[in-house]
Amino acid sequence: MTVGEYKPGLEGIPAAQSSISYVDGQKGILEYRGIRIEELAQQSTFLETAYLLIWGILPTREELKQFEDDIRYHRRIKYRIRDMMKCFPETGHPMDALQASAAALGLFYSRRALANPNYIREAVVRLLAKIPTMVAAFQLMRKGNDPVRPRDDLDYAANFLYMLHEREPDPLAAHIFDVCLTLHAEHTINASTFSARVTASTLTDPYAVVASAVGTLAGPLHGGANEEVITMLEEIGSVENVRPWLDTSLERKTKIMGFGHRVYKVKDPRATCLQGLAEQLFEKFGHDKYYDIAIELEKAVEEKLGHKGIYPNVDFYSGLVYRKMGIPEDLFTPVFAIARVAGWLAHWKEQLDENRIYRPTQIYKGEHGNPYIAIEQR
Ligand SMILES: CC(=O)SCCNC(=O)CCNC(=O)[C@H](O)C(C)(C)COP(=O)(O)OP(=O)(O)OC[C@H]1O[C@@H](n2cnc3c(N)ncnc32)[C@H](O)[C@@H]1OP(=O)(O)O
Ligand SMILES: O=C([O-])CC(=O)C(=O)O
Repeated sequence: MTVGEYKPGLEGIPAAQSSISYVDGQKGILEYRGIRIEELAQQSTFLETAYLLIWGILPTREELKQFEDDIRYHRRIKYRIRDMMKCFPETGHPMDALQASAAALGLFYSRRALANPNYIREAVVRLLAKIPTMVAAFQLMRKGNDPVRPRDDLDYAANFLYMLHEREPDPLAAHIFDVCLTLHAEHTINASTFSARVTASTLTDPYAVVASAVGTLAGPLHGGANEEVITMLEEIGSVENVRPWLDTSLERKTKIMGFGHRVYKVKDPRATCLQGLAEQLFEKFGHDKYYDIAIELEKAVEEKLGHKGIYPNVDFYSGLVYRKMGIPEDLFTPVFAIARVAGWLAHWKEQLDENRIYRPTQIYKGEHGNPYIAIEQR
């Protein structure tokens, strides 16, 4: 076997063949199953988009209704999962709580039925249904409250906001939240999706697949950046401080959170959509001074780093949207995960369709033939 050239971060190395989504990083184009993201954001819903991603076609009215009904039916979590989550430290990060809870679902469902199409459908429905309930339940339990039961009369997005805030959400906020989920649902072979595919390739269960992907999404270079962006805007503090702050950060070679992307060399199309959604929310619910700082930062980063292709990514404006909806900062990444479960499951299914275990090679840089030194001689 010949060993190819080593590329740190596997840059430019194809790691899968996929028909789920497509990115043109020079033109700023993102498509799910060939449909532009802007069109889906305007015309679809998150669950319809999830169906499209996972099964590869837009559902008929009846198929969509059945899918939505099945998910509504499975929203509740088992009391044993809830009790397990109650034991998590309230100071723990909600992404860690989500990773542990997603993995725990695997304790309850058989992992030996991958060849059965019903098993796949049931796992898809269960994960899409239960992940939001688990995120909301942890949020309430860490405040010392009991989780609220999902409400069958509310749709997917509205029900999540209801479970989180214990009150029915404003219809505009619920609609915008649903659009955010669509925008975050899938993005080719990013780090967490790669992680999902590697895990899937061992033929383990889908709960383990989602748990590994959640763990990967959590890092600040990936989904975790959306939380870091708000911390950064708070640290900058004022529009006047943007340029001095940026100069200092660049001198220190600190990465500016919410900027830069392995694939996009222009502004991420999702960032443009999210910025528009933030403006709609500000119009109805009042302005956020951090938005002015964000706008100024985008301008300043473009001036300094635009030549390197560093522009806002999906994580830059999403936090401002979620903040306006009253979502706590450390839930921004779990909310990203709620959406991305759709993409992970689409890749899980695609991986199973033509599976070969992931097992790349390495270039060994260590020594050979070393003697073992007895402990008393070291
Ligand atoms: C959902 C998502 O995962 S979107 C990404 C979320 N992550 C972030 O927002 C964190 C900040 N961004 C980054 O760290 C990076 O841009 C990543 C991780 C997204 C992409 O990383 P890579 O493709 O490996 O790019 P890499 O880190 O090699 O950067 C290439 C060049 O751009 C610079 N650069 C990249 N991103 C940034 C940034 N955010 N701020 C300042 N400089 C940056 C690097 O310093 C490097 O410069 P150099 O060539 O002069 O050394
Ligand atoms: O594609 C990537 O590397 C990261 C990203 O934007 C995403 O996962 O949405």
